[in-house]
Amino acid sequence: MANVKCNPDLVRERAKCSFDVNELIHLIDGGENATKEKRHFEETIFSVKELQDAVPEEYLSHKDRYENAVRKATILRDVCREYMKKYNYKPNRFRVGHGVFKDVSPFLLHDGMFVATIIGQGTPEQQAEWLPKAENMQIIGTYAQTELGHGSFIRGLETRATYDPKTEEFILNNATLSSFKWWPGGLGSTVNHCIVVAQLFINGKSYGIQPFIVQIRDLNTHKPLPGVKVGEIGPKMGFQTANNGFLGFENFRIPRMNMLMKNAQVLKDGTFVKGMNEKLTYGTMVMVRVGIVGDCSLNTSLAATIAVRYSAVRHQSKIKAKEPEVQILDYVTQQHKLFIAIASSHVFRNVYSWLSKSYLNVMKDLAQGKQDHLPELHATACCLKAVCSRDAGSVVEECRLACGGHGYMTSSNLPLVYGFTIATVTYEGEQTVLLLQTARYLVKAWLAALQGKVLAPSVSYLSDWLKNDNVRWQNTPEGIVKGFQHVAAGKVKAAYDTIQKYIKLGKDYEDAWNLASVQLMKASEAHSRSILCEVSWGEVIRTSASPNLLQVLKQLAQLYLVYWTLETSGDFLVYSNISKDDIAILREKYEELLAAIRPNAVGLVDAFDLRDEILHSTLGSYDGRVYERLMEEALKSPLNQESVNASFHKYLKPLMEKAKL
Ligand SMILES: CCCCCCCC/C=C\CCCCCCCCCCCCCCCC(=O)SCCNC(=O)CCNC(=O)[C@H](O)C(C)(C)COP(=O)(O)OP(=O)(O)OC[C@H]1O[C@@H](n2cnc3c(N)ncnc32)[C@H](O)[C@@H]1OP(=O)(O)O
Ligand SMILES: Cc1cc2nc3c(=O)[nH]c(=O)nc-3n(C[C@H](O)[C@H](O)[C@H](O)COP(=O)(O)OP(=O)(O)OC[C@H]3O[C@@H](n4cnc5c(N)ncnc54)[C@H](O)[C@@H]3O)c2cc1C
Repeated sequence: MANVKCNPDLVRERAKCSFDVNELIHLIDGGENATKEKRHFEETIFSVKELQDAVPEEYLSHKDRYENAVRKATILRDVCREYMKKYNYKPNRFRVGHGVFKDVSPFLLHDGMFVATIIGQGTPEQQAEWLPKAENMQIIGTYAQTELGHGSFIRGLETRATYDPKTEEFILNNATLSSFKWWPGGLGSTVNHCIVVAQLFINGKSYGIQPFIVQIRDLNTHKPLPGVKVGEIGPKMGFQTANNGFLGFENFRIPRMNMLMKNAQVLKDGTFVKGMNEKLTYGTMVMVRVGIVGDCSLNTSLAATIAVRYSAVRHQSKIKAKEPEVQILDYVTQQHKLFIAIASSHVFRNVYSWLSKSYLNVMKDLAQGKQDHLPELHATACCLKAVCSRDAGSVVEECRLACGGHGYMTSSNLPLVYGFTIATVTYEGEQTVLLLQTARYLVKAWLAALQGKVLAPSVSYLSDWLKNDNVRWQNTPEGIVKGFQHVAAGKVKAAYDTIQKYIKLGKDYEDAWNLASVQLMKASEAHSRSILCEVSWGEVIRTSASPNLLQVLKQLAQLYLVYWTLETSGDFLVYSNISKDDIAILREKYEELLAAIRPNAVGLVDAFDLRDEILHSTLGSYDGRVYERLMEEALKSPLNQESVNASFHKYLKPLMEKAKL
């Protein structure tokens, strides 16, 4: 990238960077070698001509766009397969996926959930049967859980799997319209298999929801098998190429061994054997929620790179009347909009890495029959997924708005990035629903703290606060982290007290819960913010890096802490010992941090190391040729391929002529 002829503003910005951009790239990637491998892989992918679109996707019809995405998905799969064989390297397909598809792959659910569920929910025999086929793409699958009538409340799913001991088969049925599966990615026209989550019935008795692996299309003709009704759900706000679909069964039979039985089992005679914990059936969702936190980091870095580079190139208005128009990046309001995006991406990455470790530890424990840490993992993954996805959506939109009119252009790629980022707020557990799951855990933890019990590490601050809620405020990063914990503890206590108040007024627990649920949701958000702050600050101070880089990383981490303290200063005034003077000091600190980060802004986004092919943006490319690219892309419009469009003779001219009469 270094030899590209760049916009002079970007050249100047890069020259004033105070740290070594390569050092940060290596740190993010996990080492110099990892960067080399990543770059070699990406170079290979993006030099495949067939993966490059001649016509921008946006001009294609819905059908052509889908077919083009499938074409590219198959080529990408082949190239990756060869690459893995040749270099014995497992590449990150999600990152290049943004470059290849712009939007999302029709195989997203195959990779993200179908294969993962076979691993997480299948017995060793079932894995031996299905996994090699799924990994080689001999079969292509998705995860079909959500129905027209139910997405959040999965105990309410209506698809039935009734066991027939005579034939040792399950009979799948969707008797009502609301029971039809609705949303699964790839289901529309791509997959031939799916994991179907259905209510198990044996001898007329319900045994709750279980996962089944089901072939729905013929492997040769791709026609739906008899008894299967399947199709695509149509255009959406984003995710256009994900090929989301619907599915219903009518007396469709599958062998007994197609129920994934790592947890619960159905024996030949119809005996139901319970698993260690029925919630383990929800395991794939926990894994994906963890992954979404990582995805939020990537999505945020895409938007930040585009908006910061554009803001360095764009000049508009003046700060001083007699001086030239300034780079819009020099407006402190612009820095306020953009630097939190850079900081958030680092925070999400650090927290993802921490959460992944917890996830892997709990998986190891579960393999040995220990489930003590499962509730804590579930609660933590729920609230972090909810808050990170919401933050990422807001940050991406703020970056788009920060690019003014050009941010509204599809060619900026910001509308598309927003489309797939904001979807993470809803899928894999709607945000409020997940926050309330965490609130259940917090309320239990609060009760345990009141009883003097030892709490799990992520909530131990509740006991500390009970012992001493009067800690003096300190304007240091550690002091701020403590402050976030005080806010969270104060909100948990207030929500708990509100439930108790309603119970005393004669409400039953469930109604009292619903009445207090706004407070519960806010308590859960505050808990999440305290984890984001504590973990990210902890990770940064443990980072080993050169003094220059460390200084910049600390500035970003502090910016995140101070930004969110100021954003939620009302909560701090209510629940901590912060004073108005402390807030004034923090405001000053915030302005200092924006000024300190300003010279490094372009270097920081360069360090996300996102190739132009991944960014897909007229505004965000490495060379900063913004206006040239906007014009080049505009000229690709089919309307610019002819000097007069047929509609003139057909409609406009007759209209004008009629007006003359
Ligand atoms: C990732 C691993 C780390 C390793 C590192 C890997 C490296 C990866 C590299 C790069 C990653 C970068 C990016 C990756 C991005 C991943 C992308 C993957 C692509 C995915 C695309 C996805 C598209 C979308 C797919 C979908 O949307 S699928 C459908 C999702 N649906 C939902 O989420 C439904 C939400 N609803 C629910 O989960 C449940 O209904 C409910 C809300 C939890 C309620 O359930 P239920 O009614 O049964 O429970 P309650 O009666 O309310 O009781 C609750 C009690 O149960 C406990 N509980 C609930 N759930 C769980 C659980 N999952 N685990 C444990 N315990 C659970 C709860 O705590 C309650 O306990 P109690 O004691 O209080 O009673
Ligand atoms: C782009 C995209 C891709 C998807 N891909 C898949 C897929 O591949 N496979 C799959 O199975 N599903 C998929 N889904 C479905 C997704 O998982 C669900 O849409 C999601 O879980 C939310 O459920 P819902 O649609 O039923 O929302 P609802 O639950 O109907 O939410 C509507 C409102 O009700 C509120 N609400 C609901 N329950 C409660 C409660 N208990 N307390 C308080 N408020 C509540 C919510 O907060 C929300 O405000 C996808 C969805 C999207 C958008």
